[in-house]
Amino acid sequence: MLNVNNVSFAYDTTPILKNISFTIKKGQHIAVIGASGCGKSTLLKVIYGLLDVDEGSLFWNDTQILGPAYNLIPGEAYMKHLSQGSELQSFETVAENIGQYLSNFEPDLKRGRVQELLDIVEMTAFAQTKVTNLSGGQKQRVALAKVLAKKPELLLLDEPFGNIDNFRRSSLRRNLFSYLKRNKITSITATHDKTDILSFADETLVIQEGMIVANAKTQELYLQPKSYYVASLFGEVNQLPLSIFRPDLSNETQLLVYPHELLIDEASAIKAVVKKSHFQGSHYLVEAVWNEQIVFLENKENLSKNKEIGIQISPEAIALRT
Ligand SMILES: Nc1ncnc2c1ncn2[C@@H]1O[C@H](COP(=O)(O)OP(=O)(O)OP(=O)(O)O)[C@@H](O)[C@H]1O
Repeated sequence: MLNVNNVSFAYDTTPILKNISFTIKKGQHIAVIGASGCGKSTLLKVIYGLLDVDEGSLFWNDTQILGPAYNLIPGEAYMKHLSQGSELQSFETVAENIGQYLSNFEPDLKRGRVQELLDIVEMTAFAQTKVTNLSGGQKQRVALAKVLAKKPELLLLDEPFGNIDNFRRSSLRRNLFSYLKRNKITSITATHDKTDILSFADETLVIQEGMIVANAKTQELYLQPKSYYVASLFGEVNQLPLSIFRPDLSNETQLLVYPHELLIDEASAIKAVVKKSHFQGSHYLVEAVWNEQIVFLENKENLSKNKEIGIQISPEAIALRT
């Protein structure tokens, strides 16, 4: 179990992490999300022991995690950290890199393990290629295999699929997280990608300006976001007064509504004017103006500029948010 107790950290005088506390159970997958610069990477570095905290403490089971003031070489064997700049030996092959820290005493065992890791990151075809000849995304996949090689107990992933194309990303993500679940490896993933969050994180921590502003089961967080900031990390979101949909409940409540939860209903008295329809593949994201406010909704067809539409909220969304 990871225990983070009241941790605060500053690189200089500006506080970056403020009173951060949370726990993670063995085998759980946690996503850390938040606006750029909110402190996600810093939090992972603190957990890995790359930085000395100003206040608070961190424990992995009964072992305290200490920074460079106490440990000259950061990172214990039970923990691995993957970041964009993770190191690879450029002039060695992919297989040599992945097997670098594996024991040479049992060559067959080592070969089998390297093969398993090559499969997980879908790099078998490149086993004998020198790392220097790989693309950025391929290097990232090798770095991922390398941190998995010795089965860490705790894996810290900083934007792990950052420069991997969409085509590979989905299968790699599925391979990786099912491998981690099978092997009960705990993971913390700092990410901007809503698919990383929604499909693979058991729980999600939301950071805003160095503070945890939400910590909940991922589905709960998405379906019942506590603030506009939280909802907006999953994509476009509308903030609309409940009273326009339910005049009978004439209170001041503001509803957070995702675009797919708004419906076009010509009978509705809530009229908006289309500004633009953005093609998204399976649908259009329609940008419209209601009461001088931009609202986003989804629609199967392209709607022309200046068309007047009636909008309504889906019954599921109203049930969830009221
Ligand atoms: N080595 C450093 N020295 C001083 N300030 C730093 C250092 N590294 C990061 N910062 C600052 O700390 C803050 C948090 O940075 P961090 O990289 O943790 O954010 P992040 O949430 O991971 O951002 P992003 O999503 O853009 O990667 C930022 O304001 C950043 O400028």
